[in-house]
Amino acid sequence: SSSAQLKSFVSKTGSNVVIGVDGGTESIRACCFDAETGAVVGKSCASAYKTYHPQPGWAEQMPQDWWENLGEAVRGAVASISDSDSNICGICIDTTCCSVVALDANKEPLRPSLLWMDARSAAQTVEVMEKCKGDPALEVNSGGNGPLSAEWMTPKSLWIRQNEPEIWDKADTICEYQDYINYKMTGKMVASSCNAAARWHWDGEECINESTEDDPFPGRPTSLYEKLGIPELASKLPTICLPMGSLIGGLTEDAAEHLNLPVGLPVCQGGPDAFVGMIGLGCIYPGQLCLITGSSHLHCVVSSLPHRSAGIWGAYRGAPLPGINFAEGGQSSTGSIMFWARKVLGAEEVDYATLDSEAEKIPPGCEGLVALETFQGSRTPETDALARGALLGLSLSHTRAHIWRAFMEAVCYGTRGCVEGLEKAGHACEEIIIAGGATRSKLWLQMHADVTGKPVVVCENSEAPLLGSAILASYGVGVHGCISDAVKAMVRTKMRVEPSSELSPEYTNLYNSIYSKVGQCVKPISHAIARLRGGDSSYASVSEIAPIISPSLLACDFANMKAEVLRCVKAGAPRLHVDIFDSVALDSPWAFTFGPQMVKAIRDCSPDAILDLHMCVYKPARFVDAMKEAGADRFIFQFEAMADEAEVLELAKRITDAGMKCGISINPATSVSTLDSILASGLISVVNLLAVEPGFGGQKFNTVILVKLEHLVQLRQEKGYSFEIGVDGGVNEKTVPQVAKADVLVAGTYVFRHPVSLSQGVMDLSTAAKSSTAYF
Ligand SMILES: O=C(CO)[C@H](O)[C@H](O)COP(=O)(O)O
Repeated sequence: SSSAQLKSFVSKTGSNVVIGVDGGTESIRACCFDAETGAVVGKSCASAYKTYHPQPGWAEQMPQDWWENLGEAVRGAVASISDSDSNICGICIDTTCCSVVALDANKEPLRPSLLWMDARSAAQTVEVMEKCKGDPALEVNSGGNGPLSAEWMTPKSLWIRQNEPEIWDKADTICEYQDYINYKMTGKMVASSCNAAARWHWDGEECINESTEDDPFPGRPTSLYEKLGIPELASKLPTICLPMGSLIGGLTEDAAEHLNLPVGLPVCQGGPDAFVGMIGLGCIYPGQLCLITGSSHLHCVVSSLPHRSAGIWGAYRGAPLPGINFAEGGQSSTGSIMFWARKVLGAEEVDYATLDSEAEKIPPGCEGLVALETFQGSRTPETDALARGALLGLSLSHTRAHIWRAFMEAVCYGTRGCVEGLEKAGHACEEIIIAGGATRSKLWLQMHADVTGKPVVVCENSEAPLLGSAILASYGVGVHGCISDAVKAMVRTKMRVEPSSELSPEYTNLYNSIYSKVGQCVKPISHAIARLRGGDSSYASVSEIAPIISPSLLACDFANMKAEVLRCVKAGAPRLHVDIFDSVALDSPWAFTFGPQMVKAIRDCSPDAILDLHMCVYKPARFVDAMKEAGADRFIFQFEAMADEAEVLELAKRITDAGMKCGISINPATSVSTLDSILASGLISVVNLLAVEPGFGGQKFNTVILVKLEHLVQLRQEKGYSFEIGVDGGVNEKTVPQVAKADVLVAGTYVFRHPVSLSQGVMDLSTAAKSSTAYF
């Protein structure tokens, strides 16, 4: 059917209706809209499908169910239209994004779909980052720093290839929910450029071009597929890619019967539910940020330029629509915290409005109470799966209302952090268009405006994805000449909340002086707690901890100690490693470094860092009290300098009694099994594996420690020990991937002599470590 034939479904005289469909995680919903005005002209009808969890972390749905449930929802929505003269002229569907399907040559599903939330491909995300480091296609993941999400198309495809080779071989097509359902309606297999740009590593502007002999796969990341050994993926994925709002084709006879709609009815291209929701909120102009609030907050800012940088996902070129780009930020726990707080405050019988009205009487800053909203880790601007929530400044005068308000404020501060992160990356944000649960609280809406300093806009229609689909259909069939005209005609603003001129500066002050500092201060403690609990994070699909990089001051410029310590602080290094050598334990006059006075001086210029002392000295017990007084946090003694096990245990007890953590450092030649009974004592919090002979920096990394590292990791797991493992010496960009399983990496020469800066050195090591662990 030609474009003209398809558009002929639009009546010149009668009232035209479009069907918007939203294929969500739990169910699929359909609703009819006036194609001119966007007014709802019937009921929204939902039909629920099942999700199967065959293994922990896996989530599957049956593509056949999507089709059956689509029929039920659409038939219900159409039957609910009261005006019998209505002329249905088009349909458009959005779906969950990256619910991946493998189809045979007849386009029949070969296996259940790997639902978007399915985390089985976590190991493949690491493989992609490792094998494809530097590939331009990966820049959309935090400027190339990753991590990559197991939700996305590439790791899921790779999982199928590696784990179900027979399915892979039989698969004529790999696609997703969106493409499968459009195929079932039209008989045409086409991808949506929004899904492809945001989740497939495709270039959203290029991929909509027709393939040519010279460029058979325009905008596709063929070099990425080659590096992964799956070049065939380029031809298994749909070879035609259309932007949202394009006409795909008309309903086939079977589809028309199934949906109870006319044969040939135009089907227009949709895309991911969240990003079609952006269109339903009218968020299509650079400078607009769409804030979807629910149990979490998702921030999508429309940008005129596709800047990319660390801590940001995107910007995705040509998405959601050609000519624009968008970048994402996110907070993992927001509405879920308010739900949780109501429960733990014993206020389940009290409605949210009452809790809000109590909180409204409390001044900004909650009279000294501040909370952190990173209960489930931090997504952006800093990705930290081990971040946790906090409530600081509690006093006996604080009430339920203070706590309620503190959590509301914490979520808004977190939003400000994400917005600032996006702005720093070059994505200006002038107004926030908000949807979801937070719009139900007047107080919270105003607080979002006051804390971020941006106007917050609420739209009339709260079903943004459904309306977004209707807008795309309406444009696709030609009722509106362009998407921005359709948006102008079909999206209506309900209210615009301006930041208060009085409260906004007050919040800026609180944000800068308190909130923005709390996260960094609490971070080492949160990490330690997470580690004690096994490093678990409920939003991380596979959570291994990215090691902390601890600069070793042995490599610094001794004549400028203060400036060197401040360089480490500026680099955000949460720890400093101080080598205390007395030229006796290590028999060399040059292995003679610092005493307690220097430790105190270092402490004075880095009050927040954790100070680890590597004590390679004769009779270390003599130094315990002095080093504690000087400000040390960990006292890591050298095992080979001790006379026997009794001395070791006595010293360990003395260190812990003095209020420091006790660590033990071993030479490359010392085997881990000699520590068995010492570790069983429970007194040891840190095991430092020296990868060089102690005494001097700049030596070559000794790979003998790799087996010892494995051994220690296993031992810790088997026996349920909670000590940290450090690797010390010869750590650089090349050796890091081999020791990324450690908790702390001590690096001197590499970071202090880094050609760009110490910060860059720390960042390089951290990135190299993260990309070699299953971090996200
Ligand atoms: O403990 C050490 C030597 O005993 C140093 O901390 C270690 O060598 C780190 O320095 P570099 O990164 O230069 O190898």
